[in-house]
Amino acid sequence: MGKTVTAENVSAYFGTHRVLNDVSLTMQANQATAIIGPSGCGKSTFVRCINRMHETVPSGKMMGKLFLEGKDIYKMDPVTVRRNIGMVFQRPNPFPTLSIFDNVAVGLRLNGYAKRSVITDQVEKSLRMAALWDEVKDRLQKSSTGLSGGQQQRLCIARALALEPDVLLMDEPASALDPISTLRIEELIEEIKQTYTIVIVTHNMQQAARVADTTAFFLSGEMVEHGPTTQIFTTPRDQRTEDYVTGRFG
Ligand SMILES: Nc1ncnc2c1ncn2[C@@H]1O[C@H](COP(=O)(O)OP(=O)(O)OP(=O)(O)O)[C@@H](O)[C@H]1O
Repeated sequence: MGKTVTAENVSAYFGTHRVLNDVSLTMQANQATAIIGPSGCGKSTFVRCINRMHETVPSGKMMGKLFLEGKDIYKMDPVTVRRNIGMVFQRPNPFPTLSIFDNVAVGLRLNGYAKRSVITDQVEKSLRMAALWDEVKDRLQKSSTGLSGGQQQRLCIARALALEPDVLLMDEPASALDPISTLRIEELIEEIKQTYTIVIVTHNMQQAARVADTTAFFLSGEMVEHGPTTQIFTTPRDQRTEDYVTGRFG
């Protein structure tokens, strides 16, 4: 089951440049939370703080607290954090030298799964969950590079789901995809949020409106407003949110 992620007064820096300023936000278990806002407002940095990727950048620094179901993420082992908090990126990034099967199995093997039948079952389960199984079941040993962009992105989602994380972070997961593949990813989000907590960064406001239970609007490193998605898009409390969602800037 998904777990709740809570950010308390999170600030993030690249060197001395502060790109997130005192962000507090609760991302509820088994819901999809969308993060919207203009380019450069800190959306990606925020999700990268959640799974401790921000600290892998040499100048990256984070202040404040992040909790996974009440447990301090920054007191956990980073490898455990990234296992429990999976991530899907803007551009599909399957391992090009690996087969479709091995792309999903690799994380399982690295995490100590050795029994072949267990790995095979988990690969199938993950590919089914990512709505890719029927398209690839007859070519599991073929290279992932033969898949379309949308299929590659669903493969990356299957790879992330194979380890059964609590949370799935999605950083503009459909921005490189055609409308049909985008729709499939959105349907998939709807499906998997029963089991996972989803945090999705998106530039596409229709997409946020379609998939997210709640939406948070970021501006210049600050979290301006967070609420039920319909409220954010129809009756925002803050003028800056209204200007953004009605296309007056951004
Ligand atoms: N590796 C880096 N080194 C230095 N500054 C960075 C780095 N990555 C991002 N930044 C800066 O941090 C700020 C926030 O960037 P971030 O990528 O989090 O924004 P974003 O809202 O996700 O933008 P976009 O919508 O364009 O992806 C920007 O000013 C950006 O220039």
